[in-house]
This record gives sequence, structure tokens and C-alpha cells, in this order.
Amino acid sequence: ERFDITHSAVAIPERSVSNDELATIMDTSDEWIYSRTGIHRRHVVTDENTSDLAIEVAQKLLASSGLKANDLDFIIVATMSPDSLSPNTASIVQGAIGANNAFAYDISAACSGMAFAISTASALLATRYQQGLVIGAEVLSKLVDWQDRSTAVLFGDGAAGVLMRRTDKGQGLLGEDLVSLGDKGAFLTAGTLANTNAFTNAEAVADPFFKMDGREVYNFASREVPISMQRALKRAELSADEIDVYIMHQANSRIIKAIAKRFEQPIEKFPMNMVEYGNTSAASIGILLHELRTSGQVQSGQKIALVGFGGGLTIGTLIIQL
Ligand SMILES: O=C(O)C1CCN(c2ccc(-c3cc(CO)ccc3Cl)cn2)CC1
Repeated sequence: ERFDITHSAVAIPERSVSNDELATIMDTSDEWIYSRTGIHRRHVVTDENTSDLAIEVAQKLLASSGLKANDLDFIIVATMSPDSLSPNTASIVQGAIGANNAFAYDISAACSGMAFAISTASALLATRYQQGLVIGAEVLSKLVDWQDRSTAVLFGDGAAGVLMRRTDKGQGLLGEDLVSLGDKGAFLTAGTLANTNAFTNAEAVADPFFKMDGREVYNFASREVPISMQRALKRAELSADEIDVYIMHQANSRIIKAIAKRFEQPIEKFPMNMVEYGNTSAASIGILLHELRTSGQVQSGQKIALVGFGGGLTIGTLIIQL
């Protein structure tokens, strides 16, 4: 498919929470968290919801590109922490910015959400649409059990997005590999709703907060993510050496170091910023991409890999020609 990514933007909540501050409300330490995850702090909303972060990203993308809201054909929001099931968060964004010609829907694939959404938008742009916004937005702090130190220290809030436009100048998707391993889904759950209809015999159990089997998810990631990346590289007919930058889901620095080693690539090709944001699920790839575009480490003409992995369990690997 042919599309370009010419603009990106982020929305990061003002309030940052350091590991040391967390240590004052739960039994943990900066040393434990940083040594095992690479995280020193995360940002947490005070009174914004997921749609507020997504709206901020959308407004910034319109401002920087000079596009009008009515120029947009679609808005996709990748999120596992929507404001509500209805209205979907993308539609809230559509209404707020007045994108009167855009259809809008959410994609729920946890930490692979942004990769799945860019793949979906790429397919839309290969048919009859011209341009749209793809936004990863999360308020994971509403899904965290702040008494569960094994998950509360990992997650953060934030949003990021890109403007994607059809082009015939050769940029776009060179290869992709999208995976679901639903039989391992129970290893990472959040937001389970209860069925309380008058006819059910089942025990109506809501389970709103994150639950993660860290070892199982960690092992799944270190084993399956490289396989997905290999498949995407093969389809793109590229070697790992030919990828300029690997933009990995920022869940855990040890995982990323292990994957860089597996591909015998210099760690400089695997930039990381979880130190500042923690794990922001569908927002993590977009926040990193924006920071790298802003710093110039990522620029047009390069070949990049975007790799999301997590809840589902899912993996999304995209090889993109910028
Ligand atoms: O070392 C330790 O004791 C613990 C071991 C467990 N850890 C984990 C395990 C899994 C994840 C993780 C989460 C998601 C969800 O977005 C996706 C992808 C991954 Cl790899 C993050 N941290 C933290 C340090």
C-alpha cells in the first residue's frame, strides 16, 4: 500500500509520578522498578479522559499539517482504555474537532493496537480514501489496581498519533505480520465486564483491573516477537541490517535489549523512552515515533519497523518506507 506519514503529535498528561513517589504508597522501590523494567517515572491524568488526550493529538495534527477537519476521511483510535464502549472514543474525537466527512472507530488490540490501526488505515488508503488520523490513546491509570505493585509500577497514560495520506511516491507498507495468540489471552487481562442480565445463572463477576502473569507475557514476547519480525522482514524482502530504526512497544527494556541482540543489531537502532513514560500500551509506539521524528533520528527516506506486542495476546510488526 502507498501512504506517507508526514506529521505526528503527542498528548502527555502534566502530572508525572516517579518510582520514589510510588514507593510512598506501595511496597516497591526505584531500584527494583528501574533495574527490571527501565522505568523511572510515568505520567498520569488528573482530570483528562482518553478522548481528551486523543482530541489534543488530533488538534495538533491539524495545526501542524494545515489540514482542515473536514478534509479528513477517517479517524481511528487504538485504545484498550476508551472513555466508553459507546460512543467510541474516535467518534468523540470526530465530534469534538468537527471532522464532518470522517467516519470514526476504535481498534482494541492492547499494546499492538497502534500497529494494527496503521495496517488498517493503510488498507483504507489503498481503496478509496485519501487521508486520515491514526491515534493511540490510553488512560491505563483507570485500569490499574493501585494496590497491586506487580502491575501498578508498569503502566502510564498518554497519547500519540500520525496523519496518514495516500501517495504514489513509493512510501508505505513494505511488509507486515499481525498475530493473535488468543489461547494465551488470560495472561494479561483488564476491564472484564460482568453479565447481570435477569436470565443468567452464571456468577456475574466484573474484573476491572489489570492482571498479568508477568513471566508468561515476558516469555511470550521474547519468543514470539522475533519470529513475527522475521516474517515481516521476509515479506518485505529486507534483512534486519536494512532497517534504520526499530520502534518497539516500550513495555520493558530487558525485552528490547534481548531482541536487539537476537537480531545482532546495535542497541542504538532500538531507541527507548519507557524511562519517562512507562508502558502506555497503544500510545507507546506513537510517542516514541514522534520523539524520534522531532529529534531527527527518524526521517523521510528511511526504512523503519514498528513492533507492538501485548494483550490478546497479540503482536503487530510493520515494515514501513518513510
Ligand atoms: O523482572 C520482573 O520481576 C518483572 C517480570 C515481568 N515484567 C514484565 C512482564 C511483561 C511485560 C509486558 C507487558 C505488556 C503489556 O503492555 C506487553 C509486553 C510485555 Cl513484555 C512487562 N513487564 C516486569 C518485570
